[in-house]
Parts: sequence; structure tokens; C-alpha cells
Amino acid sequence: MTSRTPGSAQPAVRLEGVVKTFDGVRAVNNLDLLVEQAQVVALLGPNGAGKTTTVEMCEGFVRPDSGRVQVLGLDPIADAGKVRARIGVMLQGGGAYPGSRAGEMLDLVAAYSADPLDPDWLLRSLGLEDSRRTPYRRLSGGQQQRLSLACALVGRPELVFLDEPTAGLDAQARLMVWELIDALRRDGVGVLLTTHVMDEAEELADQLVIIDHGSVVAAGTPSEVTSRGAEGQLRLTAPAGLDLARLTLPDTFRVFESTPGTYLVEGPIDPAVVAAVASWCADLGALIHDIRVDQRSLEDVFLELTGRELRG
Ligand SMILES: Nc1ncnc2c1ncn2[C@@H]1O[C@H](COP(=O)(O)OP(=O)(O)OP(=O)(O)O)[C@@H](O)[C@H]1O
Repeated sequence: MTSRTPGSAQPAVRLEGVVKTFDGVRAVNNLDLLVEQAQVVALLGPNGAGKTTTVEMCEGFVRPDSGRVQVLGLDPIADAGKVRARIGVMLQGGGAYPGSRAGEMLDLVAAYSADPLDPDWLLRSLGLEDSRRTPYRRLSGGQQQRLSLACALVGRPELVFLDEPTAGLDAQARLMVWELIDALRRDGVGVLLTTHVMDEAEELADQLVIIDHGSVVAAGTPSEVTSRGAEGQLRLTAPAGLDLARLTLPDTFRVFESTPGTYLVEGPIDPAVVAAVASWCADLGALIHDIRVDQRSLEDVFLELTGRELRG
């Protein structure tokens, strides 16, 4: 992918206090969201949390009741023509003529762009080089999915919206899509993606935004989100019967010997805690056999924040 010249300092997406209500139900409730250029932001949330509504407001398909939506510094409804020429939207299985061939479809979309990417390069990057002449209806679900991603990207957008880009893809195809998203970021493109796949969000995103009932419940880098307020655990294996009274940690920590020679420290584990434990052992002349910090996974945090019940 060729590198683009740096654009204006406008963020790719900025939402401020956005509200959208359907039939008395607040789908989006006072939402703030920021996607900078050259940044991948993953929007996470349980079913019905308001992700699609949020993205559709950014794409100019849904009008907010109140608040401000800006895309590349423009209003996506008032400036729809200008905005659509500069963004890429991945539509799930939509907009295809079933009889047209994969390569023809991509060429057609490319023909609408002033400066398209090379369609053959895109097909290769997505493992579709052998499907150029295959009619759309004969493509597998995963191939159709990748073709719709190619169509979203071929116009060299400054910002792309990806709705569950790897849903239903096999491991190889998923990796290709991840690599392509990484290449987009390197090329200065802003990416707002929705996903239900936690490791995808952790792997790809610079920033995570978890929403529930239309509002942000957590936001930050993946490590900020997984460590924020986290009760972690440090597990230490060392000689049995060490004097715990000589380990000085704040009262917020719970320290105990769970079985002879296995010590647990529960609380917000940070590098200073690990150092304190190591120096406690050193002062006692005790050799550490094993030390491990168990961090919560993004899935743990997600379920804690959004509950475990099934949503409609
Ligand atoms: N056009 C509409 N008319 C009525 N209600 C709607 C409409 N679009 C969305 N909603 C409601 O708004 C809420 C948020 O829906 P939305 O599709 O934005 O959630 P989502 O986070 O994308 O969910 P999912 O993960 O299931 O795709 C839901 O309660 C949904 O039923």
C-alpha cells in the first residue's frame, strides 16, 4: 500500500453527547467517541448495545436526535457526498449482483474512485487471487466477506468502518484481514471496527470502547481496559513457611500461603508489588522457584462490565 500524505489534524471520527432513540428506546445515550487518523478503534458491546446505530450515524445513514457527529471534520448527513467519497464501508453481503464475477465487482467499485488501489494487489492480499473469475454467488461465505472488505478499501478511503470484519472466516483468512487492517493503520487510515471477538479487539485496536445500553462503560488501550481497577493475583512458589509479617504491602492486599510453599498476593498487582515480593524473598534468603501474575482477560472485564445475561 502506498503511503498517503498527512491530512489535516481533524480526527477521523468525533462524537459528542450523541443521543438516538427508537420508539422510546435509547439505542445511543449521550455517547462520546474519538477515532484519530491512523488509529484502530474497536467498538465492543453485547447484542443491542448500540454499536450498529453508532456506526450508522457516522456513515450518515441514521440521524442523531441530539449531540454532534463529525467525520473527517464534516457532518456525515449535511456533507454526505463529500464524506462518502472519503470513507470505506464494509457492507455485510449487500450490494452484489449475484451473477457478476468477483474481479469485475472490484474493478467496478475501483472505477468510481479517482485514485484506487490496485484491485489485483487487494485480491492477493485477501487470498482471493484465484477467485477473480468466480461468480459472486459461487464464492464461499468467507470469500464474499473478504470481497466486501476489498470493495470497502479499493477507493483508498481515509477512514473505514468495519462491521465484524472476520466473522465466519477461517484462521488463515482472519490473519490476512488482520494484516490488512494493520497496513491501513500504517498508511494513516482511521479504522472503526465492531467485533464480538475479544482477541481480535486486543490484537488490532489502539483503543477499545466498550458500550452498553448506548453509553460508554470503559475506554482506553487494551492494557488500560484490562488492568483498570483490576483485582489481580500474584502467585509465588518458594520454600514453605516464610514469614509473611515481613512482607510490607498496603492494607488493600490480601497475602497468604495457600498450600505449603505457594503464596498468593491478591490486589492491584503492579511492577512495584512484584519488586516488593522479590525483595521480601531476598531478605529472607529464600529462592523463588516460580512467580506468576494472572491478569484478567478482556473477556473477563467485558462480562464484568456488561453482565452475563443473554441480550435480545
Ligand atoms: N431502526 C430501528 N428501529 C427500532 N429500534 C432499533 C432500530 N435500530 C436499532 N434499534 C434498537 O436499538 C438498540 C441498539 O441496536 P444496535 O443494532 O445499534 O445494537 P448493536 O450493539 O449493534 O447489536 P448487535 O451486536 O446485536 O448487532 C436495540 O435495542 C435495537 O433493537
